[in-house]
Amino acid sequence: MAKQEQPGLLILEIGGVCGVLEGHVELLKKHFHLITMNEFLKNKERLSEKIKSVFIYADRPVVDRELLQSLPHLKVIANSGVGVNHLDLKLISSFGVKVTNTPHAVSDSTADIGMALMLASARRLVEGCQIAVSPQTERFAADWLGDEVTGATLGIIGMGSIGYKVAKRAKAFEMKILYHNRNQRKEEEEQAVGARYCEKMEDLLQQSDFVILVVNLTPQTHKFIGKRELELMKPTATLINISRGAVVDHDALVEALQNGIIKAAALDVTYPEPLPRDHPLLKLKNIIITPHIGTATVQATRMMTEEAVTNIQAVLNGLPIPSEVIPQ
Ligand SMILES: O=CC(=O)O
Repeated sequence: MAKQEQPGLLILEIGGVCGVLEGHVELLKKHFHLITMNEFLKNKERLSEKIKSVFIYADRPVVDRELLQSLPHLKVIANSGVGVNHLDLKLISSFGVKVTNTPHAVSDSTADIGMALMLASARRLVEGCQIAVSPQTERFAADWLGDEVTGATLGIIGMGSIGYKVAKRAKAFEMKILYHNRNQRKEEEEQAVGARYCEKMEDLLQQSDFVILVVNLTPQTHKFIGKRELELMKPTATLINISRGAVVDHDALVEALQNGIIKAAALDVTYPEPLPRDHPLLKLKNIIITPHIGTATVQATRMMTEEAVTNIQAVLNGLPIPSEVIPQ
């Protein structure tokens, strides 16, 4: 019997380097015949008919009309990661192509980064490390104090799967939990972690010691936190962003941090990424910035690849799709 040909999976590359971790290539190869972007571009005529799925690792490669037009049998674009703001969902859907993402794989690692940023900011961990390694410092000054998160109020904006994981962790830290969700109240989650729903985001902003952003970036959440929202926060409060940089108006944030409107910020995401070296946010002392490492763990990246494979197979076999992203 002739060996059944595996479906072709086009891997989008970043800057000429394969965007998928080497270890995961093996996993993908078990299920698909892999075609890199370079290979595809060199053999477009021969390969375009064979490709049914595209795999995207991280949020950089562009899927445009030209690419979509060159893949007549494309059925699915599998995004490895949860955020799909880099994809034009309406355009892709107009080609009859489905988009999938990996919300389950990323939720623990991203919630961990949110907690890590909150604790690092509250306890001045980065400054502490600098003091410890500085040849000038023998001991830290007696008035060099951080804040405890125990008993503090955490406001979670966006109670999706990552927001809920943050809430569970915050409960273990004995924090008071408020949340705001633009779409719907989550009563089950509320009860499980003892969170209080704030119908108006303003209430959450006014009452929280830490505000964490866990919303998707959409046209509605672009610059969701601006001057007005920052001014509603307590001057002792910290803003943490683990969603997408563009959810926060960076100019307003610089102003708020410079003028003591809020106490501090801790960002895993910025706009753009990375920030230009002369960006004013990089000059401030009351900020911690990490380079979008929410899902950068061995476990999450492996699960993202596995979740993407499951999604692709479901689409190709006409089965229910575990994580389909529907254009709004
Ligand atoms: O940023 C990470 C993701 O979108 O999963």
